[in-house]
Amino acid sequence: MSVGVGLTVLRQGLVFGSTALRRRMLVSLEVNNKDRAYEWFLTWMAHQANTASKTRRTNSWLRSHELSVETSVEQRSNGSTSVLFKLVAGPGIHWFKYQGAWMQMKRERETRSMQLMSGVPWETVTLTALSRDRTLFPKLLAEARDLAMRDQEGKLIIRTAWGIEWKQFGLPRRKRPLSSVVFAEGIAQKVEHDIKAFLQRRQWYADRGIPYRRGYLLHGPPGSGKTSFIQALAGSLSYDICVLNLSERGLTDDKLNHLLSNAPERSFVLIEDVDAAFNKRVQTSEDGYQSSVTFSGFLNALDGVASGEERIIFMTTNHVERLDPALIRPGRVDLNVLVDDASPAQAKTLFTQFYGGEENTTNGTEDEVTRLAEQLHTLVEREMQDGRRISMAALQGLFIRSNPPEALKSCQELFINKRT
Ligand SMILES: Nc1ncnc2c1ncn2[C@@H]1O[C@H](COP(=O)(O)OP(=O)(O)OP(=O)(O)O)[C@@H](O)[C@H]1O
Repeated sequence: MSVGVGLTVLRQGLVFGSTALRRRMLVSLEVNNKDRAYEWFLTWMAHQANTASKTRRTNSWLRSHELSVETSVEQRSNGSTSVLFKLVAGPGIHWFKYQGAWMQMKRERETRSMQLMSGVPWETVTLTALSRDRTLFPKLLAEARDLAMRDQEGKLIIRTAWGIEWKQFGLPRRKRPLSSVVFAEGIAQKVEHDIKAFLQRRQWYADRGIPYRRGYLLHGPPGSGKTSFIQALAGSLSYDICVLNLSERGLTDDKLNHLLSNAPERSFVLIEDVDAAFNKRVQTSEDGYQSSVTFSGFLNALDGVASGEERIIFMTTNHVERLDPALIRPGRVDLNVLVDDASPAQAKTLFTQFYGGEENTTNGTEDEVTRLAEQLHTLVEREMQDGRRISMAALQGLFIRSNPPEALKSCQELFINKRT
């Protein structure tokens, strides 16, 4: 009997001891894929493995047998693309060392249930550190976040709607300089000035109980630079862009409302071709599909519930006259600007930006470029008086494939063709 009692005491002692040891020596942290830290952490791990294999360190988790691949397409500055593979820790258990402490990483995927709206399986990563230092996790996560931010520095992130969530679309893109989008005099400055003033007045809005949001409508013919300008402006203010397609299948009033109310911070919501979405208040796509977003639902979503959250919406259209007055009333659209076809001055500036500058020695002398730019100015001016216009996108197309004299000649031919 005493042996039995002794064994029971011993067993309980062991259980108690191991629990106490686990409490004192192990710290655990759970991160699920709803949290932004989840992606950051996996990327951080992939980065660790990369540097470990380069320096031939032995504790790389890459020796583990459960790997996953994440494929992405990167666009280079010359327009070509390359496909990149990133090896990340797959579902299973992995070990690695961080600041001298061993860590266990357990990645689990829930295969039976999916996230309701996006259809992505739930995933969790549980990190267990063999250490009493509770500051290890915050340090690790901060490192992962900084790595992700460094990766995005100087880049523009585009997001699209995935169910009720915003997901990054492609890799971060190089920012486009604002000066590379040439607008008629004063237009770009007007929008830029307005948005900067808005961003400085958060408190002013809060004090008066006015919802802190601003809506912009850029309208004008195709290829005048509306989208390019919005992207360049976002880049210059270090904002991201969330592109919303109102004709998307499965988008309902509720989802739209949720998306607009939950756009990530520091981002513009961009809704292109709003006229196409709500022509005659019913939304129909080319193949006859009728979206379940209603016009009144859209207006409600634009108004949103009164909240202190900042919201900046940009809309574009080629046909402002088709828009319902309810959509463009102040409060929904606060600044309405026309972005037109090329004016003589815009054509000249674009020409000089393309061919001018010391680096463009192959394009003839600076003087010749100036003389040709002046001739282009005169040409566009004369044609404009006769009611013929050319878009900035068309000019860009001509400039990309020719040298300065050829570009001017092609431009003359283009106008001649417009006469017939
Ligand atoms: N004002 C401009 N300055 C410089 N480049 C321009 C300008 N307008 C158009 N472009 C060039 O033309 C192409 C198309 O421009 P963009 O898509 O921004 O036009 P858009 O007005 O948004 O057209 P759409 O109304 O058809 O959507 C881009 O590659 C852009 O570089």
